[in-house]
Amino acid sequence: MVHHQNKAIREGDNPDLTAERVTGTFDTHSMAAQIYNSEAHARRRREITEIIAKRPELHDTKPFPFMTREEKILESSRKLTLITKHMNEIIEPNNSNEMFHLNNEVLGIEGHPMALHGIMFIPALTAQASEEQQKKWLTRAINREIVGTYAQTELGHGTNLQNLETTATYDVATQEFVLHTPTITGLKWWPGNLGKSSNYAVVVALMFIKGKNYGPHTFMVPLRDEKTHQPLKGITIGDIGPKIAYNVTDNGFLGFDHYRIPRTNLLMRHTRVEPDGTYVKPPHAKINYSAMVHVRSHMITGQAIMLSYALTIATRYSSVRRQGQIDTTQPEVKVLEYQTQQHRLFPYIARAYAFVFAGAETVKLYERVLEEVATGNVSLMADLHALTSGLKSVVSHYTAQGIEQARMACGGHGYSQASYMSEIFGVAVGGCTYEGENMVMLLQLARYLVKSASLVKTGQSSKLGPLVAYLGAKSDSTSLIDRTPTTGFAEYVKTFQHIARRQTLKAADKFFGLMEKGEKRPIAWNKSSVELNRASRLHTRLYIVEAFVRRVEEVADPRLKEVLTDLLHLHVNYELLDMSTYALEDGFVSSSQLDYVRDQLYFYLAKIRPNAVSLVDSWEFSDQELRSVLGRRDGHVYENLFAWAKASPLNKTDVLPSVDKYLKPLMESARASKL
Ligand SMILES: CCCCCCCCCCCCCCCCCCCCCCCC(=O)SCCNC(=O)CCNC(=O)[C@H](O)C(C)(C)COP(=O)(O)OP(=O)(O)OC[C@H]1O[C@@H](n2cnc3c(N)ncnc32)[C@H](O)[C@@H]1OP(=O)(O)O
Ligand SMILES: Cc1cc2nc3c(=O)[nH]c(=O)nc-3n(C[C@H](O)[C@H](O)[C@H](O)COP(=O)(O)OP(=O)(O)OC[C@H]3O[C@@H](n4cnc5c(N)ncnc54)[C@H](O)[C@@H]3O)c2cc1C
Repeated sequence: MVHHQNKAIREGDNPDLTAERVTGTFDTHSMAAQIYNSEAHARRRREITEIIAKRPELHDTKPFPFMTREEKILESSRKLTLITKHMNEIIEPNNSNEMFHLNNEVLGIEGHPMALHGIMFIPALTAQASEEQQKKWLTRAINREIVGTYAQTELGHGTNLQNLETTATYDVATQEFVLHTPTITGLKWWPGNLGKSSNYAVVVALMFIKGKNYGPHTFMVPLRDEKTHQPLKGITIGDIGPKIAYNVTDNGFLGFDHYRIPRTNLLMRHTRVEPDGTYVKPPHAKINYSAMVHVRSHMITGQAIMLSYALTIATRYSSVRRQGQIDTTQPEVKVLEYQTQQHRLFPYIARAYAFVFAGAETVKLYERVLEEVATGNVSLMADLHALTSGLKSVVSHYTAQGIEQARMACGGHGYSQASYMSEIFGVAVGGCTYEGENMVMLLQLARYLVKSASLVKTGQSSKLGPLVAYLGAKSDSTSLIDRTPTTGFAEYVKTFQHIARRQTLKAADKFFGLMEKGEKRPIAWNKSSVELNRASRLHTRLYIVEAFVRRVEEVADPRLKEVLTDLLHLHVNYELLDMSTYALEDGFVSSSQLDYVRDQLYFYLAKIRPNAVSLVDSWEFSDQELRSVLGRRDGHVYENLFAWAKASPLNKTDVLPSVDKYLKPLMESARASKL
């Protein structure tokens, strides 16, 4: 038996797809170890996939697009119950990476009744509950004796947390907090799994003690009777209705009518309220925002995965779809031969790799900050907040764009739900909004950049942190791309640094200049905000390039290093062309240098072409996880599209009741009127 570098090859597959896999120059298992940041985890993912493949009770009973929302929730609850029961046979206990993979395989991306329980409820209790509170609630939450969510956003306010309307007023006499929703706009609105599934929530409310507003604080709140699941007295609760996607999750609304909870339900790891109402403030004002930072840190990887779902589907399909000729004397070509198709897909393949490498660094920093904060050291919180605010915005934005490009690259069949592209897009694009609307989060990063710019302008560059140290460096007068005999990544990084530095200092100048002219700070900020957000994007894109360079430098396997270097070349050239306005406007890069960049881009599109399928196969998504007829590993697309269409509920009968009831009489009366 021949051992191929691409481990997805099987006998009986579509020969066009096999031919693509045979040309792959690197071992896809080794590449998976790069993607998932560890050989052990990549292997465990495969093992989990194999276990699931052998257990039909964990498979979808029919394609999701053929189910109603109610059916999907029922089906998802069935599978959730099974995986909970058999968890220890499938994954290592408490291994969140393995749990994440198990979820994606069995439950998929449309959510499930305990999605927010794992993503936010447990992280909020872990980071914000005192040890005593953890003994009471965390163990029960981990054992799934209770199901919880994170209820912060309201009908009227999601971004501006200081103006939430839900209040938690301390009653010294009874040592209770009274939760109250004063208006319709104060209803909690959006929290995942609040609508129907959760019986507890970590609720964010403005805390009032003796008439003083202490701002948003987090409280552990029982919502439903643990036995009957009926809403408790004083609670109004329900589902907010269908969304663009993610409909297996019951995002909900919640109102409180003077609802009382004990004082000790305020999460008190960092903040305390004593029985007499004395407030003990936390070591950092935003320490209770930790559950949001948790999701922002992890969603970089989550977004990269969803982008790669779409790219896997489109790249495989483009290798089996033949349409038109390039050389008219030759047969029809795979659509992947077209340079336009490569240009549509390959730069996003490079971005997906770049995002997952940046995501791994972010999680590492997050874990470090979590440990430090637990010991009272909050010094890195601002850096983590700035980094994750920028990354969640930039990565979710390009992920959504990339998925849409991948859908269009599949032509008409991309528009069918058989491709699963619309759901992948719908779930991923939610990431542009949840955990902080992208513009708002870019502005959070901009605050950090403006402070850094001010250090540069006042001669204090030595105080700049490592993420922004480049702001204090001096630029070359022009870019050295194509001006040195061996243009390498260093010239590109210096060019991106120049672009980000110039934009940051320019935007900061605009802001400070407006204030010098007498504008109040918030007005000056608003008038500079488009320029400030441009700086935030450029800074974040620089970070992503640097994370990619760092990873490629670490790779030892020469075959992997070569293909990752090709991808990095593609990435830096594509990025530079995409931001060429910034590079050209001060003459740092000339138009002849951009011609070189363009040539390099086309060169690397062609160089990557034989590895394209192996690059997407390396993500090692099973068919069950992808849920796409177009993206099937075996490439047998057409016969399965036909089978999929035949299984459509509309095809259960030849004549629909609507035809009997309306169309037939309509046609009959039209015919009769002609007589
Ligand atoms: C392996 C584990 C797996 C886990 C996976 C999880 C990822 C899932 C992805 C997986 C993909 C798979 C497919 C399925 C995907 C579907 C998942 C769906 C999950 C949905 C969950 C969504 C949940 C939510 O949306 S919860 C609600 C989120 N809401 C927000 O984000 C609100 C945004 N607003 C804010 O954050 C604030 O209001 C803010 C920051 C804009 C302003 O805050 P505030 O008014 O209090 O601040 P100011 O007084 O203005 O002061 C600003 C000042 O504070 C600093 N600061 C702010 N925040 C922080 C912070 N967090 N840390 C440190 N510092 C902070 C800020 O920098 C300013 O400082 P200055 O010095 O003054 O500049
Ligand atoms: C799929 C999904 C799941 C969610 N899950 C949860 C959950 O589990 N728990 C929870 O509590 N919430 C959840 N949310 C809510 C989510 O966190 C908020 O919708 C999000 O934070 C955005 O807030 P908003 O809706 O108030 O947007 P808005 O702030 O109303 O945004 C509207 C527009 O105003 C702009 N804008 C607002 N403020 C500013 C500003 N200061 N400067 C410049 N522009 C501004 C925005 O950029 C945007 O263009 C979820 C949302 C979605 C879509």
